[in-house]
Amino acid sequence: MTSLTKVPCTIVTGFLGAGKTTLVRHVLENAGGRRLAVIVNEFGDVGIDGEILKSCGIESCPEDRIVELSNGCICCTVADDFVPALKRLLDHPAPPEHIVIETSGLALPKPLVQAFNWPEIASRVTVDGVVAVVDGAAVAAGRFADDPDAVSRRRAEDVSLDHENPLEEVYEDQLLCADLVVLNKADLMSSEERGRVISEIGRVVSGSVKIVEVEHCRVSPKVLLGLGVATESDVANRVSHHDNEAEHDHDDFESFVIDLRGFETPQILIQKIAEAAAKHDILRVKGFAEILDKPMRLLIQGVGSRIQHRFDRAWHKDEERLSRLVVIGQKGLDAKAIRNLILG
Ligand SMILES: Nc1nc2c(ncn2[C@@H]2O[C@H](COP(=O)(O)OP(=O)(O)OP(=O)(O)O)[C@@H](O)[C@H]2O)c(=O)[nH]1
Repeated sequence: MTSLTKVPCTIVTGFLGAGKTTLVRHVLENAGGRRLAVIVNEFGDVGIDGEILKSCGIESCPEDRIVELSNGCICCTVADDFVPALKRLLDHPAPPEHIVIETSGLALPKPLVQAFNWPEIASRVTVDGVVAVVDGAAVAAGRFADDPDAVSRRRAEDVSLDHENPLEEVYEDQLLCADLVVLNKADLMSSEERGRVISEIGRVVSGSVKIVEVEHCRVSPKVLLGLGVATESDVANRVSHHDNEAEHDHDDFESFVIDLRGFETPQILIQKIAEAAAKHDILRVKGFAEILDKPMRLLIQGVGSRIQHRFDRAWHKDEERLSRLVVIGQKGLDAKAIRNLILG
């Protein structure tokens, strides 16, 4: 049971581009007057998600209650970054009634849940629940398992969970820690794919974990918040691929930043990014770009080979028109070739 004196915290996990920021934004927009705060963490040095959340100017969550932690994955910087950030929010004169924590797409939720047992914060906060967002289209396309049947056959024979596919291990660790699964991007799946993906997820999570299927993470905060699980007291039961590692260092993945020049049209830039995504194994691209003669900044979002863009807000008068992209992939990504392709 959640103690009445503890501030409930919802941990939002999910692989790169699954829809975590979309979900947090939806929660903020539908908070129903509840005083919320957000801690948002990203892999890579540039905070795009915090910018996206701040740019929506939601009254229930002013900018000073959106805290960005972009100094590495939250699961590895718990002591240095996460705990102090949490304490600052709790010490605010009007402390939040509920805190939503968006972890990076490569973060493992378990170390974060464990941190809630630290004496420094244990009496003040509790994990209301871990919500795992799943990119249904990516699972259906087999991004996390080349052959899901072979993996489940192997698991039936060997409970150690090891399959040495870093993408799959991170994805599964996130599911294995979940109290609720949001199966997102329903619009990009056929009904046959939906059935297949739901049964694949069902093979990983325990039977008591509900799977909610949605588009654009449109799921009511009434469903997401108030689960009251106190996950930190159940952490021993959340199996992880990384249980036997002293430190998890994300060595399998890397990211780099491309500083862009202004482009004449969005299409010129998007085409180059699409070309780079088709030629290289890019997992995620995101950033903002200046389009010459346009007062608005262009938001670019790429997940695998699917690239989306929109003008999200006007550049502020006194703002430097920073135009750059963050590119994330598995180790070995050819940064030079990708940079040349996009800037060429
Ligand atoms: N077609 C479709 N696109 C979606 C849906 N949900 C989110 N997206 C898009 O997917 C992209 C990634 O969404 P985000 O919410 O930024 O994903 P994220 O999990 O926060 O990404 P990272 O923080 O980089 O791991 C964006 O371009 C979204 O607009 C959906 O249900 N359908």
